[in-house]
Amino acid sequence: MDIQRINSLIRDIPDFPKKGIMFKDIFPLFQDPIAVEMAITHIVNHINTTIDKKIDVVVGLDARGFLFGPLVAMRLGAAFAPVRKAGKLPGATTQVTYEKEYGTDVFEMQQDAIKAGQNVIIIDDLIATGGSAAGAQELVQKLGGNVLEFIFLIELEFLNGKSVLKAPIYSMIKA
Ligand SMILES: O=P(O)(O)OC[C@H]1O[C@H](OP(=O)(O)OP(=O)(O)O)[C@H](O)[C@@H]1O
Ligand SMILES: Nc1ncnc2[nH]cnc12
Repeated sequence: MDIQRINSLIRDIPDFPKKGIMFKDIFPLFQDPIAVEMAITHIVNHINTTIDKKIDVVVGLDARGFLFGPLVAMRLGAAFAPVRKAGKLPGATTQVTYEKEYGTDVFEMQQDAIKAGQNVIIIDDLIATGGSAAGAQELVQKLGGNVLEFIFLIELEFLNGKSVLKAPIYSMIKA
């Protein structure tokens, strides 16, 4: 039921941002605060029942991962740290270049966002090619973090069978 309600609030926009891309728009979900609460509870329950280690840091990916990451982190009693597109973060940063469904980009984290040995989960709205998630994993590992899991609200169907990540993936909705 919850998943159906969440799913019904994700809108398909054809040919955005380029012809041939079926864009999954999550913003209608945020018009329904109860559905947002359901989505966060679903994710937190999944984490609490499948991961037996203390999660130190929830890492959210720029920009839509910022909608879910802090809410999940607060419920877990964990820190939140952003992975941002290049040039947005002050102070000492570390970078990686990655490929995504519609182009190449550069991700950055502040070097003090994660301490060596900390347990991290990575969260985003959606996984398509897995390029963003793989870039974020590389970045967290460069900072000495230990990636326990990836959390996505949506997994695009064409990814099935393509192993781009060496860690478990949790996704609520197969698009
Ligand atoms: O699995 P991938 O092929 O890497 O694609 C998934 C990524 O693409 C989208 O973000 P986008 O880079 O469009 O940025 P935005 O959140 O700022 O719109 C989405 O929020 C993921 O981060
Ligand atoms: N099809 C898609 N819809 C929404 N965000 C995306 N990011 C990458 N591919 C996407």
